[in-house]
Amino acid sequence: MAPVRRVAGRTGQDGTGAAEGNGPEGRPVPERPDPIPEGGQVRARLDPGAPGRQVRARPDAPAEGGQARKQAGPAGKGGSRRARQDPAAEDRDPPDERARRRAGGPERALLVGVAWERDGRLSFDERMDELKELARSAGAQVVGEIRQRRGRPEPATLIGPGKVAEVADARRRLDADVVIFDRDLTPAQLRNLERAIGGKVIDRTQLILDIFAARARSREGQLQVELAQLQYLLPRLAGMGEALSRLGGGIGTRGPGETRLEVDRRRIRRRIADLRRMLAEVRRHRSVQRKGRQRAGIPVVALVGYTNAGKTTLHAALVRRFGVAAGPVAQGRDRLFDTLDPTVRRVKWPGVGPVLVADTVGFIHDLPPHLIAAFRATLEEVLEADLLLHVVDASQPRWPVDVETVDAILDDLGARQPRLLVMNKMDAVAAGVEDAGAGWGEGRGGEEPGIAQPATHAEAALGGDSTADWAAAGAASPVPDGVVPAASQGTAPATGGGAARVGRGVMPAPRTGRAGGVVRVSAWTGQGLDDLAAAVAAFLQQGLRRVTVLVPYHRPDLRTRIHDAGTVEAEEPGSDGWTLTARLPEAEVGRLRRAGCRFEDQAAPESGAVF
Ligand SMILES: Nc1nc2c(ncn2[C@@H]2O[C@H](COP(=O)(O)OP(=O)(O)OP(=O)(O)O)[C@@H](O)[C@H]2O)c(=O)[nH]1
Ligand SMILES: [Mg+2]
Repeated sequence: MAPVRRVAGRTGQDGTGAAEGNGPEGRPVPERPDPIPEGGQVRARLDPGAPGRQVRARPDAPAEGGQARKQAGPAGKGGSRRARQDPAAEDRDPPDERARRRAGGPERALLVGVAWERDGRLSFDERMDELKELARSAGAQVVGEIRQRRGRPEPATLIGPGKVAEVADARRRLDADVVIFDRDLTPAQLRNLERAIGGKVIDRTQLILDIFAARARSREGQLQVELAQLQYLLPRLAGMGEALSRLGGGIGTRGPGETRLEVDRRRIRRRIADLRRMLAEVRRHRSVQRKGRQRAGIPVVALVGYTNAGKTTLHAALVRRFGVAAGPVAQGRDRLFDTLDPTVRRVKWPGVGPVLVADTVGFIHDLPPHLIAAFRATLEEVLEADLLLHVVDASQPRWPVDVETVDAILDDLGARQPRLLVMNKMDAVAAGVEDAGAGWGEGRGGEEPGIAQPATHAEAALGGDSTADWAAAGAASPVPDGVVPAASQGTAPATGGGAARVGRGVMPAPRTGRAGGVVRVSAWTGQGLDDLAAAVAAFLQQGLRRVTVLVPYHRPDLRTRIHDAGTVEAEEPGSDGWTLTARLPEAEVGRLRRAGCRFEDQAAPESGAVF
């Protein structure tokens, strides 16, 4: 068995247990508590006998559904409700924990990671780092971490019995409120572990559901999260036994001979059906909106990508630069799943005209299938876009794995559009990795996957001038500058020469090349945005008609309309009216013709330059 990292008695720099010294009462002293973006408790839990399973109450929910929801999902903001709702919890919890919870302090989380012999493409460190980020994003303070490498899972407890005892001991020593497992737990494992560890245990899916519940702002987002929570809960009801009694809803709710579990299941199924109906309504509404957009011929560009890649920051940068209407733009934040509800903004794209740019929810590896299913309505924005900008955090050495993860999810969703890979955060990419993405899609280069060396923010900071001229220093930069063209979808790109050399290692390229090209940008500094604009324009112009049209002087409205609907390349006043040369959506050309405009030298649609 591989060496196992010991849980130390003190919170280290990175927020995990890392050092020996305990505080005055034998409790660990955090040197630097993890920043808590929104203080609060990790709300997810499935043990119905214990508190904290309620999702945020919504006034519009029907009584029964509300009850099921309260029992079924993560709790609302702040954990004080927990103590109020379950007096038994007060007895179980040590006094200092209760005091902290009442004070609204962050929940203290102990992380448990398990690596199997044959595992996914992320390293153990990467998995655990991501779990730590998830916990932090849920508002918890990570106080320790325990790892185990095993050949296979222990059926009853996932980890071995000795390890369970170690976790139980660490939980007590570190005074952790919650133990978070990196793997999904079966209901039986959850129950056994809670019993053995003596405290709240949740798994990764619950943690992600919890973050989603906290972030959902729109009604649609809330419905989707609740649906995902109930779908997660339903198969876990069996085995929870009498503890679930509160789901039954009390006297008068049970049919003759019906067990409590059956009642619970029935209620949850009914609520799931209700939620599906409501979401179908949302979907219908969206599709009406979409049809309107399609009729108007406005192209849609959707930003997709791994969580925290910088989609929202790039969205804001694009809206700032090309936006037509003033208004608040969401800013990105350094936490996972910051964006839940999609945001669509209209911009005037140079060389194209009006374009709708959509910011979307981020993806993550091992994304719970329920979440994908529940978020289908939201993701339809993605599925119907004309072009996907696949944003990736190029400052992370593991970016190729993230690209593959996102590509696989998009494929599963049935997204068929061309994808332009946008290597973001190039300002934070260290010297020697400026060509990140240059060899993207060429097939695996290194013998060992994932050996690209870290190009961390710290390295970048130390690197001095390392990032200043990355755009200029980039590898093959055909037109437009900084865009690496690739072959058509589903094939390897045309750029030559093996895997990209990155830093001290070989940057492994993702398995397949599904991008329409690669652009390197920094959403922060704005570098590369012009290249991105040109690459997107080159693609979208393929759907535009280049026309020369005569607009009579007595129809200034049509002239304004051409300016609004497309890009005007030239305009000349003549004896009868204005002659405009413009690129316009096909639908707009038809409309103008019907309105009485005269067209000259109608060119065939142009083929794109870089795609
Ligand atoms: N150094 C650097 N940081 C960036 C850049 N773009 C975004 N970030 C930071 O990366 C973090 C995540 O940015 P977001 O825009 O919220 O990322 P996102 O992809 O929208 O994340 P989710 O909504 O959680 O999926 C924030 O702290 C940003 O400030 C960039 O170009 N350079
Ligand atoms: Mg975002």
